[in-house]
Amino acid sequence: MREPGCIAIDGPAGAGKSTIGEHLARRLGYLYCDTGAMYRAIAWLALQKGIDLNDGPTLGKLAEQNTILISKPEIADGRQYTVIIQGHDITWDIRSTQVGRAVSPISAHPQVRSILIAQQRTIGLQGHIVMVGRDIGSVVMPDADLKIYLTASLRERARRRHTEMVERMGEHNPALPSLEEVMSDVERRDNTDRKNMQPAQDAIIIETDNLGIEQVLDKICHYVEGNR
Ligand SMILES: Nc1ncnc2c1ncn2[C@@H]1O[C@H](COP(=O)(O)OP(=O)(O)OP(=O)(O)O)[C@@H](O)[C@H]1O
Ligand SMILES: Nc1ccn([C@@H]2O[C@H](COP(=O)(O)O)[C@@H](O)[C@H]2O)c(=O)n1
Repeated sequence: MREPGCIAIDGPAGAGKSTIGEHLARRLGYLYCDTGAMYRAIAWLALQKGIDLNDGPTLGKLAEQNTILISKPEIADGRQYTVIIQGHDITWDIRSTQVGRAVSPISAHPQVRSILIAQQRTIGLQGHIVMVGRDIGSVVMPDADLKIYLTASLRERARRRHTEMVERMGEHNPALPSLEEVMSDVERRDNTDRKNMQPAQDAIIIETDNLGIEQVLDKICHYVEGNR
């Protein structure tokens, strides 16, 4: 009987990767690693330092010279984990609209990707881990034992993200973006991420438009069982 050492969950923004990844890791007693948080941490730092988003070499150096620490949540404020860079707890800052808009162009630079991919591979090789991102099954952990590619229509992914914002910010908050604004942000991100977001050839593709969180989890657990 073989335990999958690494389960890769990839897919576009709002497909449910982090929700499903965290639940799955908890069910299996595995580590959980959200690689998007690493790209977001570099984007946050680049914005702080006013670095040009088109300057791949400088952004690559920024990634190389700054350690991103991702640890257990400790603070009970709804976070999945704590992210620290240069001594700052940026767990919530990396979820801002500004970081959301800067992260895709920054992640598109090969100089940034090569640094973060190497770090992610080191994390993944520890085993007994669920890793979520865009290119885990295709590039970071091509030998992952199970590769899932979660997806849903643009409208459904934007709807989910918008619902989450309404819950967090309140329905009448003037800063709350409209569903259409959320949808164009998600679409812009899809377009920039596309090149680095192809499902691995051996990935199992799960369309989640008509599946709830529990149903998606059950489906994946079925494949995990099949792998044992
Ligand atoms: N199958 C599902 N059905 C309904 N809602 C879902 C489903 N999966 C996730 N959600 C909800 O959709 C929202 C987005 O999910 P999540 O943050 O996990 O997506 P993601 O793929 O990690 O996105 P991103 O790449 O932008 O971080 C969350 O509010 C989550 O609760
Ligand atoms: N493996 C990955 C993970 C993420 N990215 C880039 O980071 C952005 C933010 O990711 P989220 O999962 O937090 O939405 C994403 O839009 C990608 O640009 C990546 O390139 N590879």
